Amino acid sequence: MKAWLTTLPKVELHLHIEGSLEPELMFALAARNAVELPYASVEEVRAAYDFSDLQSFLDLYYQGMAVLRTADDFFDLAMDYFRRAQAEGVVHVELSFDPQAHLARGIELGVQFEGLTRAMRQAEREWGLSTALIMSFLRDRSAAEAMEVLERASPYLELLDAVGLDSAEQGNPPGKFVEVFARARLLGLPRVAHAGEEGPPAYIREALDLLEVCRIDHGVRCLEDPELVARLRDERVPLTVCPLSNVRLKVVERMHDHPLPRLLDAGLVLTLNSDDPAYFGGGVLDNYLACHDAFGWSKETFAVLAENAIQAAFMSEARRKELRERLNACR
Ligand code: HPA
Ligand SMILES: [Zn+2]
Repeated sequence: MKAWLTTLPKVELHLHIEGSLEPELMFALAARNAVELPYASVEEVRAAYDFSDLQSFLDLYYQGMAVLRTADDFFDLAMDYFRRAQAEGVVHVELSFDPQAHLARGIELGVQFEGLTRAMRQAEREWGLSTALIMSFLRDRSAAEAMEVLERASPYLELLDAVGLDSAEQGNPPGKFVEVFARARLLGLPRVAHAGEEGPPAYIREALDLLEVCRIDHGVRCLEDPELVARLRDERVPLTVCPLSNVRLKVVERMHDHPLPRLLDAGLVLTLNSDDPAYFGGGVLDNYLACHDAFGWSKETFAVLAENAIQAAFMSEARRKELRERLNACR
């Protein structure tokens, strides 16, 4: 099954590129930029990744990304991930990034965009990997600041495929960003948002009704609201589920308790993703494999999930058709 899951053309829709920073690269960039790390070794970093909830992860996630300073750093970060992803059969990556976390450290938007988009172009040339870029707003910061970032990003809008919403969910409902997302809509940008990871089902409703998102990141808590589940099913709203992330952040206790089988039975449009692979114990393939181990799903079930991701992706129709054909050849 592992060989077959590796060859299956997999599309990743939910990846924080800063969350792909492996400890080895963290140390290399810290040395390059003379940034001091509170760890003596790579092993010590990995040992610190023992999270009790989303916030305990976010604290280390924001600390780790402090080694990113130049366009080359962002380039190396993304290339390091793309290399690993394509080697495990990922054919399209939608990477999100958190500009506010870098602006707060004095790293200009131009630096971030230059490094990331240079890596995206190179990955396409080198491996035929297609990519899309999602600029995420930090929901635990103000809506005014998010609006300012959106305005400052105006020279780079051509490089963006969508905007998103991430960081600490509880107490920061999607409705807080209604004006920012309305502005993004006016600018012609598709919208996605994290909702229903730690937050209640009402946040998923708000993301749909107030932010007019086309996908929900996580969304696993929808099961607490049967009417919402019916709506997500009827409107075919894709959920970008990240099972290993949910275990590591204690959204669920163990893989065997994960609601994925119930979400699948409910007829929802599900996709499997890695979220923050350097922190949560693996990439896209590992997430597929963990589902295989826990739920014993058939090849056809994985093919349906991979097909859902192709359908939900920001990609050209020509690329979608090509990937569908490659997927069907695996069936
Ligand atoms: O899993 C996550 N949830 C919310 N915000 C995030 N930012 C990086 N990863 C995450
Ligand atoms: Zn996420």
